[in-house]
Amino acid sequence: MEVESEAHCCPGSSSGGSREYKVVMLGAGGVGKSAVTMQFISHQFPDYHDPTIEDAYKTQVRIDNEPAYLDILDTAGQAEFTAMREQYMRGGEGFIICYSVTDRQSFQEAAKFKELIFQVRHTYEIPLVLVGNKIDLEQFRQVLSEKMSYHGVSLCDTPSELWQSAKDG
Ligand SMILES: Nc1nc2c(ncn2[C@@H]2O[C@H](COP(=O)(O)OP(=O)(O)OP(=O)(O)O)[C@@H](O)[C@H]2O)c(=O)[nH]1
Repeated sequence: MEVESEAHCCPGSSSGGSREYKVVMLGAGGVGKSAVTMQFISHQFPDYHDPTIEDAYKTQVRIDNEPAYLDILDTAGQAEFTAMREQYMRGGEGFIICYSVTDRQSFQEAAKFKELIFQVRHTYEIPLVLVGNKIDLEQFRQVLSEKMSYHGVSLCDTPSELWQSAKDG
C-alpha cells in the first residue's frame, strides 16, 4: 500500500470525554477500501470481493497521547451508489481515498474524489490521505509511484503507517 497524506487534522466531536473523529473511506469499486479498513480494525484481510453499500466501524485509538475514537465509514465504490457521496463528504472530518496501483482509472477517480471533497467543503484544509493499494500485484502495476509526486507529500507503504499517518494528520 502506498500512502500520501495532505492537509492537517482538525478537532473532532467528543464521545464520553474522548475525541471522536469521523473518517470516510472513498475510492472506486474494488480497489480495496474494505480490505484496508478490515486490516486496521481486525488485522484480517478479506480475500473476497463483497461490494460495500455502507459499513461503519468504531475503534479506540490514541491520538497525540490522548484516547480517541475513529468512526470509519467504508463507502460504496460501485457507480450505482454514488448518490450518497456528497453527503459523506459533508460529514467527514478526514478522508482516505483509495485507488489500486493496478488500475489507472481508479487513480484518476481518486483525483476526482479529492477535487469533489474540496468543492463540497469549500476549502483545501481537509485532512486527506491518498492510498495506492494492491502493491503486491507489482506485475500488473499501471500507476507508477512517481505519478503521485504532484501532491508533494510523504509516502508510506504499510497499513500501520497509513493509520499512523491518518492519526498524525
Ligand atoms: N492482491 C491484493 N488484493 C487486494 C488488496 N486489497 C484488496 N484486494 C482484493 O480486491 C478485492 C476487492 O477488495 P474490497 O476491499 O472488497 O474492495 P472495495 O474497494 O471495498 O470494493 P467496493 O465495496 O465494491 O467499492 C477483494 O477480492 C480483495 O481481496 C491488496 O492489497 N492486494
